[in-house]
Amino acid sequence: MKIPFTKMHGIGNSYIYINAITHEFDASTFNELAKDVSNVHTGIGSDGLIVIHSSDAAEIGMRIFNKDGSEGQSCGNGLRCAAKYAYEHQLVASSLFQIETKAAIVTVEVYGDRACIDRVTVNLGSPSLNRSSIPMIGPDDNQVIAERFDVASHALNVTGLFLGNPNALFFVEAIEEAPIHELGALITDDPRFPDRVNVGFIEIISRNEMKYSVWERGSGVTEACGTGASAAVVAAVLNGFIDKGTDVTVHLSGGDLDIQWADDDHVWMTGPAVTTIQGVFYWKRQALKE
Ligand SMILES: N[C@@H](CCC[C@H](N)C(=O)O)C(=O)O
Repeated sequence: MKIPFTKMHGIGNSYIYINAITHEFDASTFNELAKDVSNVHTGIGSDGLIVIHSSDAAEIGMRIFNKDGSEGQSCGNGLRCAAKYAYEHQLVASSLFQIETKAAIVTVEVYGDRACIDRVTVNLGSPSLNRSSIPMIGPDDNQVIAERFDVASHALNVTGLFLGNPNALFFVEAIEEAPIHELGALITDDPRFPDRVNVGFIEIISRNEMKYSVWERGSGVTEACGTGASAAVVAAVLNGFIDKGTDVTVHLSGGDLDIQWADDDHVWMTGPAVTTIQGVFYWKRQALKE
């Protein structure tokens, strides 16, 4: 079966995008398709699969599947790329429009002319801060801010929150020393997080600049995670390192994002969106309905 695809990335966080508006897909194949396209040896190579689909609630909808086939609720870097794709392919009329995700309906704005969008802003909405909304198991339903978190032989402090996806955030002195490879897989699958969790490490540089590294739920280490970086800014405010309403530059392995947790409680993220490949994936299974 030949599946038309576009490969795009937001600061190195790459996904294979398929258009379920112009093609009718069998949705039961998406988990397996995500694993197969992501494989760098036998597929295309990516952090997962993003399906752009029609929506009754917004101009378009988007679903995100990780490298291991699991489905996430949102994707910050993917939203910027889906917005670019939708505008350039004339799936939407205006440069300001809404995208439905499993987590929320978010507003996006693309910048540039229709042939070449290079930057996109996403309003991710308000973070959910109570323990049950992460979700995380624990003694109460309070906010989880710098709470003692023992894992392996490490005594860490975790700040937890939901912003499009569940996030567990840890502050470190130097990002190069973050125990991401040692602890990423352990924390993402820790039973205290019943839906699993994205694991982020943050180094504060100043009151408007930070570094952030991530172990993504379902994909492992990636170059960047847009919802995770946005959650990291919220965590930095909750811990008193940054003031709410400040424009923050977040440095990730793949590049920079501009993020603000605004006074109206919405989190705004701006960054690039890039198309790298368009092609046809030859898949062993039937995915398109004929
Ligand atoms: N890379 C994404 C997040 C993708 C989903 C995540 N791994 C999850 O399952 O929660 C981003 O840019 O936000």
